[in-house]
Amino acid sequence: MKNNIYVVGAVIIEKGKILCAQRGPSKSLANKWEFPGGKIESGETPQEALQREIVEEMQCKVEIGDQIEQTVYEYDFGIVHLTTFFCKLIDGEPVLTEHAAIKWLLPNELKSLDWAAADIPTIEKLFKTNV
Ligand SMILES: Nc1nc2c([nH]c(=O)n2[C@H]2C[C@H](O)[C@@H](COP(=O)(O)OP(=O)(O)OP(=O)(O)O)O2)c(=O)[nH]1
Repeated sequence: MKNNIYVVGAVIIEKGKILCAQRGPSKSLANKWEFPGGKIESGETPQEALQREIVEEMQCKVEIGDQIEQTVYEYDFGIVHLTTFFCKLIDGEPVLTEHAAIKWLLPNELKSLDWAAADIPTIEKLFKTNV
C-alpha cells in the first residue's frame, strides 16, 4: 500500500503575478515546478502548516485566503493529497532557500513550466481566473 501524503501549496500573488518554485535536481519530482509549501504535520490545520512552511522555505509571511483546489495524485513514491490556497504577501519578500529557482509568472504563462502532476488542476483553474 502506498503512503498517503497530505500537502498544502501557496499560490502567492503579487501585482498580478504568481510565485512558482522549482524543485532541486536531487529531490523526488526532480526539477518539477510546484507551489511553495509542504507536508501537513500532525495536529496542524492546513493553514497552520502553510504558514509554517512559507516562513521556513521562503522566509516571508503570507495571509491565507480561499482554497483553490484539492487534488489527489498517485506518484510512484506515494499518494499526494494537495490542497492549494490563494495567498498574499504581508511581511518580507520570498527568498530562494530550498528551491533551485523561483519565478513570478502571469496566469496565462504558467503552462510554459513543467509542473508536478498534482498541480495541473490548480494551474488549469488559475489559467481561467483573473488574479
Ligand atoms: N510543496 C509542494 N509539494 C508538492 C506540490 N505538488 C506536489 O506534487 N508536491 C509533492 C512533492 C512532495 O512529494 C510533497 C511535498 O512534501 P515536501 O515539500 O515536504 O517534500 P520534499 O520532497 O521537499 O521533502 P522530503 O520529505 O521528500 O524530504 O508533495 C506543490 O505544489 N507544492
